[in-house]
Parts: sequence; C-alpha cells; structure tokens
Amino acid sequence: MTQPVFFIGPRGCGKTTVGQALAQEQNWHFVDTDHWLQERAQMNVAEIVAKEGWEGFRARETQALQAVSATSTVVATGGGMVLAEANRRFMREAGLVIYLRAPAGVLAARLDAFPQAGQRPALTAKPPEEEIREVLAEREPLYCETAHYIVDAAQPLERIIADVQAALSQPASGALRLYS
Ligand SMILES: Nc1ncnc2c1ncn2[C@@H]1O[C@H](COP(=O)(O)OP(=O)(O)O)[C@@H](O)[C@H]1O
Ligand SMILES: O=C(O)C1=C[C@@H](OP(=O)(O)O)[C@@H](O)[C@H](O)C1
Ligand SMILES: [Mg+2]
Repeated sequence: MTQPVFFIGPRGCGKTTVGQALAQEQNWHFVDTDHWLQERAQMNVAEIVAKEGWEGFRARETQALQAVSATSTVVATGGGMVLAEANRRFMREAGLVIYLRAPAGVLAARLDAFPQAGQRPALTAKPPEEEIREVLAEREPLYCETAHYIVDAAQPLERIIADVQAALSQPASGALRLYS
C-alpha cells in the first residue's frame, strides 16, 4: 500500500499538471480537489465564491481533501489548501507532501498565458503580478512547514517528475528535503 501524495504550492506552480503526469507514470489514481469540489457543487470556483464567499469555498476545500485522500492516490490541492491548520496537519499525517516551488515571475508568466479565470478568481484587489508576489510571500512559510519535500517547479515537466520520483524513493524523515 502506498500513502497518498499531496502536491501543494501557489497558483500556477503545476500541482494539477505534475500530479496528473506522476499518477499516469506510476499507475496511481489522480484527484484534484478543485475539480472534485466543482463537480460536486456544479459550480466553478468563481461562482462558489460569488455565492458563498471565500469562507464557503474553504469549507468545501477541506471537505474535498478528506474525501479524496486514499492509498495509491496523487492529490493536487488548490493553492490555498495550506491556509487551514487542520488541512496542513491532515496532509502531513496522512501522506507525503511535496511543495512545488517556483519564483513569482514564473508563476505570473504561466497564469498570464493560461489564466483559467473561472477557477482562479482574484484573491485581492491588487494587480495580478502584485497579488502573486504578495500571496506567495504570505504563504511560503506555510508551504515549507507542511512539505516533506520541496521540488524546483520552474524546470521542464520531465525534470520535475524525475525529482519527485527521486524524492518518493527516499525514506521519509522529519527533515525537509530539497530537490533542485
Ligand atoms: N513545468 C512546467 N513548465 C511549463 N509550464 C507549466 C509547467 N507546469 C505547469 N505548467 C503550465 O502552467 C499552467 C498552470 O499549471 P497547473 O498545473 O494548472 O498549476 P496549479 O494546479 O498549480 O495551479 C498550465 O498552463 C500548465 O500547462
Ligand atoms: O491560491 C488559492 O487560494 C486558490 C488556488 C486555486 O487552485 P490552483 O492553485 O490549482 O490554481 C483554487 O483552489 C482557488 O482559486 C483558490
Ligand atoms: Mg490546480
């Protein structure tokens, strides 16, 4: 039996893309908490936030995390999953947590090219690049505190997958390991 693998990190770091590719290579299941909750709600994130506020979305996100976590499963979380202490503890205890780390400039370029506005409504009233920098600075300590491993997510996809596989082949330890 294999523990679930959780991908965490900011919008655009590649949690969904890398998670899907890893699951395919390993022949594991793949679930994205945002896809799961949007399907269940029959609304996209922007619609949920308009109707229920971010508080409503965050409650649905916690519910999704607990519902989808299973053995031999790769879980792509949303960028704000780490905001709740209960979510951080749940992921660390239930599985292996990988932080896909990339600089704000890389995230901004990816999100500009492929915004997916229905899934990523604005988090602040700031211009996009400023929001990305500010939110990343706020959450960076939470990503680091939650992760068992940090992988450089600014690399090409194949390199990221190779680093993730190398990380998962190491025995888990309390110390945070860096792959970059
Ligand atoms: N390693 C990568 N190199 C280049 N583009 C990437 C990489 N990983 C993801 N992307 C692109 O960045 C965008 C955001 O990726 P996504 O997986 O949705 O991120 P997240 O789920 O973390 O928000 C997508 O357009 C995706 O194709
Ligand atoms: O950073 C965030 O607070 C969010 C990130 C999004 O997921 P991605 O990180 O997959 O874009 C989505 O969960 C929602 O818009 C909130
Ligand atoms: Mg995603």
